[in-house]
Amino acid sequence: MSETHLEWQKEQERVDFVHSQIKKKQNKLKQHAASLKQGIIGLRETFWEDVTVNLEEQDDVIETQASIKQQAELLSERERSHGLLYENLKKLTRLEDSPYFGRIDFFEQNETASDSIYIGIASLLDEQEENFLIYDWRAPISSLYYDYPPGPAHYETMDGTISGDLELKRQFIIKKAQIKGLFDTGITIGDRLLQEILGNQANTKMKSIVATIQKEQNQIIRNEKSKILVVQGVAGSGKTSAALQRVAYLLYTHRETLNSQNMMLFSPNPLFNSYISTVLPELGEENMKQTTYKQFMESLISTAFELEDPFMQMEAFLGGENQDRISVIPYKSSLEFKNLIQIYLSILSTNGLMFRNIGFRGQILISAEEIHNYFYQLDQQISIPNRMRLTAEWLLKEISIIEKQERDEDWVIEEMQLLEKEDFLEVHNELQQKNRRLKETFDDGEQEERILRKKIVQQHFKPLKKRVKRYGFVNILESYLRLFTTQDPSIMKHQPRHWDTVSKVTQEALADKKLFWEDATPFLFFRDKLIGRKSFAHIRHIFIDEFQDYSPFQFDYLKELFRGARMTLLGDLNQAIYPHSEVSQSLLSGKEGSLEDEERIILTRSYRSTRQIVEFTRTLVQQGELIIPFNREGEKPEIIKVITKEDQYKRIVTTVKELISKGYETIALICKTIGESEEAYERLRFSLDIQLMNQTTTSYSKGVVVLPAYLAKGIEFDSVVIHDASQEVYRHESERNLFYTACTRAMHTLTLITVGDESTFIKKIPSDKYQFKKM
Ligand SMILES: Nc1ncnc2c1ncn2[C@@H]1O[C@H](COP(=O)(O)OP(=O)(O)OP(=O)(O)O)[C@@H](O)[C@H]1O
Repeated sequence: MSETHLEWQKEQERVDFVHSQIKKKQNKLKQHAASLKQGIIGLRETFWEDVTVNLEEQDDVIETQASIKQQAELLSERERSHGLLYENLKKLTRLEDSPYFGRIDFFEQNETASDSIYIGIASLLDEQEENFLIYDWRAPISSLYYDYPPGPAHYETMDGTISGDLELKRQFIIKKAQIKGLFDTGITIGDRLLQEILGNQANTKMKSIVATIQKEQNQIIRNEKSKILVVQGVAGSGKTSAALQRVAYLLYTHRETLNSQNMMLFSPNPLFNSYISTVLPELGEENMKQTTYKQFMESLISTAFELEDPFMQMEAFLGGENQDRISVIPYKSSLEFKNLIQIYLSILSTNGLMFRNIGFRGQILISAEEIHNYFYQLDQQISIPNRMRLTAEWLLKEISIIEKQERDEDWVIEEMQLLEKEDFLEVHNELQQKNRRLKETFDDGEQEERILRKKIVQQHFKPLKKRVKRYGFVNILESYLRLFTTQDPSIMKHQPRHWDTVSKVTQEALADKKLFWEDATPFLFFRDKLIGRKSFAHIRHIFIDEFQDYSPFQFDYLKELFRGARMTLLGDLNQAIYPHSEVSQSLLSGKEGSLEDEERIILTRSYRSTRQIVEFTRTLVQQGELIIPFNREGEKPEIIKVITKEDQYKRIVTTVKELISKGYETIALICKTIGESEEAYERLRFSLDIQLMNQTTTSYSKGVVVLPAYLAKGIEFDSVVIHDASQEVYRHESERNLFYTACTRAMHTLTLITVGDESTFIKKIPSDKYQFKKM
């Protein structure tokens, strides 16, 4: 038997042993869980039998309470144990099929022999609970596996650095407890395994990458130093994957103090949420809170406003509509505008805020002017939100006084006549009980009327008070709009050149309570500065994926809201597709002086696509030569030139059918806009089994989908067909990144159909990077 065979056999014996241990533990736990469950059921059934209930005397009541508490604690303790057992069983089920994926032999300095460390998705102790049969991939020692080739190596622990020599680094593919592959690897973690994994079909759900995390990705996952971690990574470099493994790592490493509710992920669209939803549960962790920036804005903004969807902004941009509006988006997204609002706020601190009258039954109870005067007589050193709070308190007191006076008004009698019999009865009973308790007898009729008057007035004043508590007495919108008309010199000094357009566009939209996407953040920022903001103190880690799509204003706003949280920002400058992109690039590009506590990591290797696809797509962007393809072979991208729309759709049908026959399971027909996608869907739905995806789509299944490029962000497909890559469709420089994003969604094949002349983006690509066909 060769040495390799012998090794293989020895390793299989160990897998068999570990597998038998898992089975044993499972059986033990199942028995234990069954008896615990029985105990819990029994305890629930006999709960009251074991509690001494006596309510005669005060002492007895206290004793009874203590007895119930004790019994409830016993029950909840048992339930907790059952929960833990259940978690453990789930962990064992995850390990059963494939207990580990890696092994390192580490000779620690000052020790006499090396240790073999087996690494898997969770840890497992032997029967005596003494030695680790499997180490969790997140344990400190496991970082050796990801960070070093065989040779000198070290890792960090709570007690300091441990150094030594890495003697062996081995990878396994284990399925159904049988070793299917075994490789000893060098610098990177097994190209062979990665080749195999990346060669697989794309999935509609993202997969975990723990077995093949690369060294540079591990830097992101285990980063503990910086408050803000910025990752600029090329398309397909594993930014999202690394972010999710980072969540799992943090939850494990800080499990005593951190849970999934303390983390929040901002993702690019609702579809993406479902795309990544299985990764963390696969690793035995709960999903963190997930949202899109749009959903988040919606949760903060009053429903009185109609908030535009960012994708509609994108459509307006791509469709070349409302040029005035588009031209001012970069300014509204910038920190200059934020600064202008701040100057305006400092003016409002001394004068100019707009208030609303507080009216009741057609009469003004407290006028806007009175409120204005009250607000501005308060100490100006106190912040605006605090003065608002004091004003609200004052208003509530004033309203209470008026409320009492109102009880004697005639309208109350009129209201009383409209009451139902039940209302009178209720008041009557209430009064009877009260009088019985107080052993008093009064004239019931008079008292009843008093109570009824009080109740009626209370009911009518309730919405008024509620409005005051919600700061409805401040006219936030009018106050904001005044920014666009004020002649205050300190504002005028800071206005940009095209202020007239900014002013006109904003006033028109806001007059209809329409919040354009670019207006949402500035308006919310302004509102917060007047009435205070919601607290997110419990959020300790923020992850922002597709960070390049956030404007400086949006990011600053998030930074203020989540002041206490650490941030992981992941993006790619080449995929910046929004109209504000020109002002959004500084953090990722690192051009602006780096922020305090900020660390930048750059990922240049692309894992998603074949070498041929990366070599094609990287020529589309600046400094594309820095993008390194992972060595996986495939066909060169294909460009098919047709003349008519009829030919275009004929060609799409034959291409897609060919791809299906070759076994590709997820195929995307990517268009530029939703309009183009809808047209394609209508044309194709009788010839192909095809799904249309729009901004409300939250999940998709395998097969053929048609969608606009901006919705394909972050996800991937076996095959991508570009619906129309002609000069007619992709002609503006501002569409280059969108085109690049679309093409980089392909894992295995990329086909570009062009109706007429191909886009100049393609013309500049060397012809040896693709195959060209003319029809
Ligand atoms: N270390 C790895 N091991 C296995 N697969 C990996 C690894 N890194 C990345 N991948 C795979 O590469 C593909 C791209 O990863 P991911 O979507 O995380 O990249 P991204 O940088 O977020 O991409 P984009 O910016 O283009 O959306 C995924 O299929 C992912 O599973």
